[in-house]
Amino acid sequence: GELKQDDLVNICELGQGNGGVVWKVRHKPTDKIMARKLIYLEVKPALKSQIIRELKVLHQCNSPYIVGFYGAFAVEAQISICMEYMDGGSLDLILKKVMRIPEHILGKITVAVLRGLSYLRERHRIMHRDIKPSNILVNQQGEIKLCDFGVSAQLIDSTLHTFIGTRSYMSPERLEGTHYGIMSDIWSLGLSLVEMAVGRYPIPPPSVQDIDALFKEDPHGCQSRPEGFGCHKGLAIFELMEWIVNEAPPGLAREHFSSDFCDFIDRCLKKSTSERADLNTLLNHSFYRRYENEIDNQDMSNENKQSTNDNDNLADEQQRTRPIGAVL
Ligand SMILES: O=C(NOCCO)c1ccn2cncc2c1Nc1ccc(C2CC2)cc1F
Ligand SMILES: [Mg+2]
Repeated sequence: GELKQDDLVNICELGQGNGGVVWKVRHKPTDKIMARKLIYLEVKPALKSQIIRELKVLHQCNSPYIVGFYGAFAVEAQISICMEYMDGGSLDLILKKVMRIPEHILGKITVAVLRGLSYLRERHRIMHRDIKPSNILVNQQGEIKLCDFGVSAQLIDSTLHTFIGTRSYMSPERLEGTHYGIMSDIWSLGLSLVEMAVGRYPIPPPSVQDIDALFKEDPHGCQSRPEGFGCHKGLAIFELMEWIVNEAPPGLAREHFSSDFCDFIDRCLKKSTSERADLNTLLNHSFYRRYENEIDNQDMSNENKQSTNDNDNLADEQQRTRPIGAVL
């Protein structure tokens, strides 16, 4: 049935994004735990009901790589979007904890994101528009799913002037204001993967010394970052955007990452969309191919887990196939 405010009880706050706050809530009638995102919007009632109507399309968004949707409603100037609670959190928070995410896990993340983008494009004819680590969520079953994609055109329009983040994952063509599309999501994926591989937002690119320092004393990225590394005084947002448009794109240091991964990143971060790899090219890339089967086993084993109630093998099985859980 329809979700309504009085049926939701706040448990704790999960985070504040630009323009939205997310609460962990319990839905009393079903006792279900959900994540409730509240977006403050001062728009005319007609636009608000259009947004709610457009968000209801999310009931048809069913994919292992897309965060589940329970319902949306408006109370005064707040739009509420109730979705699946992902108990592993978002990759930006995981990155803060683990410093760097190992390549084999970035491979699984890549498979999930490319499959999520394909699903959104093939079945709903939409691009994501906001691919970045904080919009890729994981759970303790090791599932990796996308959220905060542009399903409601009116919500996008109504928030264009508000959601300005501190760092930009936007592609050069989007920053230049020219027409952009799915290829812009590919750029954002590439930039997000470099950030997660190296452990910091990759623009301006860290120096060779920074990178060597990172990998020399702690190849597994367990210790704290070298002092000059993490607190690198970032560029102001406009300087950052200028850098993305005018300077060479970032890449990965070949001595620290596989050539497949380096090549995959180079193809995602071509500044010109005509040179950048498209979704289908990436779905055939050796880096994707190397990890696509692993995630399938994981999905199947999760389904098997639902059917078997033998907890022992469940526990140790999850331990083996739960990549992000192991990282947490
Ligand atoms: O939340 C957002 N940006 O985050 C910035 C505010 O923290 C945005 C933006 C534009 N949008 C246009 N339509 C929807 C959204 C949308 N939210 C959203 C989208 C999909 C889901 C799926 C159920 C998983 C959940 C969502 F909350
Ligand atoms: Mg978000």
